[in-house]
Amino acid sequence: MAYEKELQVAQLAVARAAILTKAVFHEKAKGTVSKDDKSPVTIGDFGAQALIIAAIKHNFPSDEVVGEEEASSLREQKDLSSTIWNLVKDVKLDDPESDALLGGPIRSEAEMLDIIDMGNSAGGNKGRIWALDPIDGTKGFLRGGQYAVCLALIVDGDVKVGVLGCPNLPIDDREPLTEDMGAAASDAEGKGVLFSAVLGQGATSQPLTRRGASTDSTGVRPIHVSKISDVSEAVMCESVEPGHSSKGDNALIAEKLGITRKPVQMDSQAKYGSVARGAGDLYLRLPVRKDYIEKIWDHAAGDLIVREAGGQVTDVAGNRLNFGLGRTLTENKGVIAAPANVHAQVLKAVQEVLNSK
Ligand SMILES: Nc1ncnc2c1ncn2[C@@H]1O[C@H](COP(=O)(O)O)[C@@H](O)[C@H]1OP(=O)(O)O
Ligand SMILES: [Mg+2]
Repeated sequence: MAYEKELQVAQLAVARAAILTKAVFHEKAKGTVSKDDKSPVTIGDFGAQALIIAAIKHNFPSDEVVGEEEASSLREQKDLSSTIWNLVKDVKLDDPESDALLGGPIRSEAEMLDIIDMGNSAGGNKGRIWALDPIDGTKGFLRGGQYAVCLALIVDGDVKVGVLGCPNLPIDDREPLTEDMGAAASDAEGKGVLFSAVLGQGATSQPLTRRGASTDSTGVRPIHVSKISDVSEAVMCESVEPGHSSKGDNALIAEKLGITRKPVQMDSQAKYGSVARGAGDLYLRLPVRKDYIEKIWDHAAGDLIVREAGGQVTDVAGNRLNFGLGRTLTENKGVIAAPANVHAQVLKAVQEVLNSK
């Protein structure tokens, strides 16, 4: 199977980084990381980026990485850097064989900073480029709600492998979304899912934890978008943050489509995962600010996972997202993700609402 090793490395790297983010969250809860609201995000973000890039570079040394973070600010904040290092150096998967596949521990704090800076690729439509968002949905992460560790492999501009680790989504694909999905999730059993897709090979979900060589085949399920035929019954997913996606436009589109259910709000690419597994039906992201350009790491994995699960993903003009133009989606505005059979109908409603403004 094509991209088997890439998929395995991406899944394990995301799972290991997710363990770190959870450790940071628990430290925050205990008050031992910092009382400053933002620092848990910084610690989790940089730490997860270091762990994931280390795994990529160990297995595919000449691949490039487009990572959200770079370490220059961290080099000037010695205390923060050493806090991150103290967490990063101890993070392990629960199975040594899988850890070994990722290349074992990073050797020093200095090496960790250098690895973080390897996420500086300019992107583009040539060669093998990984797009990495170590913590997507930082507000959700701080709240104890939805966030995602996101990794995708783009080859010659086309997404080939996508993995999303969603520590606070239910494991069960059939668990319905609730309106308060984006609020604090309990840390109870039954949470934490890993979505994956390889181009042409379909999409899957599996429990995020207890992954390893010995348990590799357990719990992997194919996922599909919902079989909705009457779009008025759709469950729509949207951002929590009003600045990221227009709630007003979404409401008008819902009205046009006859949708009466309240949208489900959650942060991060967990929305793509929820649509891919059929828990939600639609994901709409309509621009609030005309000048905002979406970043490739915020969409690459989710785009492939939804398409491989039987969905279509376009911008508001109906074009596919173009990941081969650099670090940003310069040619696209907004996102519409929906099951293939209703996408055209949703797109039409989106365009009618936008054109009437
Ligand atoms: N004005 C904006 N419009 C759309 N997305 C934005 C905007 N500002 C920030 N974002 C990005 O939205 C993503 C989260 O989306 P969601 O609301 O779906 O959770 C973040 O990666 C964030 O990027 P950044 O991390 O650079 O601020
Ligand atoms: Mg993001």
